[in-house]
Order: sequence, then structure tokens, then C-alpha cells
Amino acid sequence: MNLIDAAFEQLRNKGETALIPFLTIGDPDLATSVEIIQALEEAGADMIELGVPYSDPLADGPVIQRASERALKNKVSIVDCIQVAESARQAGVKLPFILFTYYNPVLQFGLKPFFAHIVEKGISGLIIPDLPIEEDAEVRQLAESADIHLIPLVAPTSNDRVTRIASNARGFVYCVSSLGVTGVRTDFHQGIEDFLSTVRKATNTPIAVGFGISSREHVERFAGQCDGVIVGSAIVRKIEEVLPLLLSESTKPEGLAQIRTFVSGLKG
Ligand SMILES: O=P(O)(O)OC[C@@H](O)[C@@H](O)c1c[nH]c2ccccc12
Repeated sequence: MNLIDAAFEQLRNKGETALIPFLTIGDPDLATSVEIIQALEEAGADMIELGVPYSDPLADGPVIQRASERALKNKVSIVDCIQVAESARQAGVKLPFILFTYYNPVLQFGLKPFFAHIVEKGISGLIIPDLPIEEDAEVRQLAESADIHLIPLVAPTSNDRVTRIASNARGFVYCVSSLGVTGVRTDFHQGIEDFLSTVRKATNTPIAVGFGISSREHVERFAGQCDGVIVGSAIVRKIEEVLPLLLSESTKPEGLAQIRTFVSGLKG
């Protein structure tokens, strides 16, 4: 069974909502990313989006753009990010890993070798934000035969595409809470609740909401309507805040502890 499906089944049995952090891999470096992933698991994360840094992150707000720039200074590649998943597994992390990448690095890798590689390295899910359903047939077919869940995104503006996208989704449906780019928000798209119930009606696959979630209140607001919440910028911003601590071995434990404290506050 795919680890994502197993995680949602366990959470459903416990009546809990999945907490799904996103982090940019290689920010500040690959080894620290492994330690941050361990801290996220200790803090109660249920699965993790491993963000591949990209030079042209169209859908990203300033926080994640800065994180990508820091990682790209170390020339972090998609191969490095996949290797971080294996290293985290070897370090004892049990969480399902979702590789989050724009399409270009996958194309550069080559579709078939890419899927063979991520299966071998223990990736369970894949999110490619700039690959629309209209163009994803080949990727979807390769993902399904590799039992990797290609997780689609739906937005409040998706309208009649919601049913088409959600009805054959695997893993979970990523419901984008607001229009625009990623980043912490104080409010969400008007009618977000109606949007989420539309997606819920369109599929039996779990649904998770992301964009702008940064507090326990936000998590509680969506917990009743969704099976999971995704938190990226708020966590990446915390990593940015504690970077000076993470960059020195003597203060790194304190930096990791502050990340753990912030994320466990979200899980509640
Ligand atoms: O950062 P936020 O507002 O918490 O949203 C999650 C988001 O970071 C993560 O899922 C993500 C990072 N880059 C993206 C690009 C498109 C869609 C989603 C994403």
C-alpha cells in the first residue's frame, strides 16, 4: 500500500487531520534539510512535501523564492533532493515523502528514468504545480504504474474542471485556498468553504488545503472540511528566522528546537 494512503487511513481512524509541511530542500544545506525533516516528524507532521528549488518559481511568494535562491547558491539539484529523502529514511524517518517540483527538472531528468529513480529512493507522491491535467497523461500513466501518487491541485477558479481533476486524483487533492502565489495570509478566498465542499463531493480521495495557513486557528478552521492541511511559507519563514542558529553546529540544536516548537503548535 502506498504510504500516503496508509497515513490517511490511520488518521481517519484516529479522527485527525494530516499536517503536511513543505520545505525547500538544500536551505540552508542538504544535511540540515535531513535534520529539519527529522524535527518535522518529531513535531507531529504526517507527511512532507520536499520542495525542489527552482530558478523560476512562478507560483511562489517571496519567502519560498528566497529559500530557493539560498538552495540554488549551493547548486542543489532534483537528484540531491531525492537523495535527501533516502538519507532521511536511513536516519529513521517513517513519514511519506511527496516530491514537489516544477516540471522542467523532471523533463531534464527524463520521464522514465525519473520515475524509476524516485521509486527506488522511496518517494510516495509527486506534485508538479505547472503540469495541468490537460497535459499530464504520460506522467499520470508512469506514476500509476509505479504506484506513485500524482497529486493534482485545484483552485477556487477551477470551476467545472474540479470534478475532472478530483475524480481521478490519487493520494489527495491539493485544494489551493486562495488565488495568487504561496505565502502567509490573514484571510482566504471568499467562499473557500463552498469550494472545499464542492471538491469533497467530487471524490472519495482525501482532500487537503494549502496556501496561507500559518496558525493553529487556521488548521482548526479547515480540519472539519479537509483530511489535511499544507503549511509551507510559515515553516520556511521559521527556518529563515533560525538560519543563524542552524549555520553553527553549536547552536543548530536550538534552531531545530525552535522549528519543532513552531510546527508542534500547528499540530496541536
Ligand atoms: O506557502 P504556503 O502559503 O503555506 O502554501 C503551501 C505551499 O508553500 C507549497 O505547497 C508550495 C510551494 N510552492 C508551491 C507552488 C504552487 C503550489 C503550492 C506550492
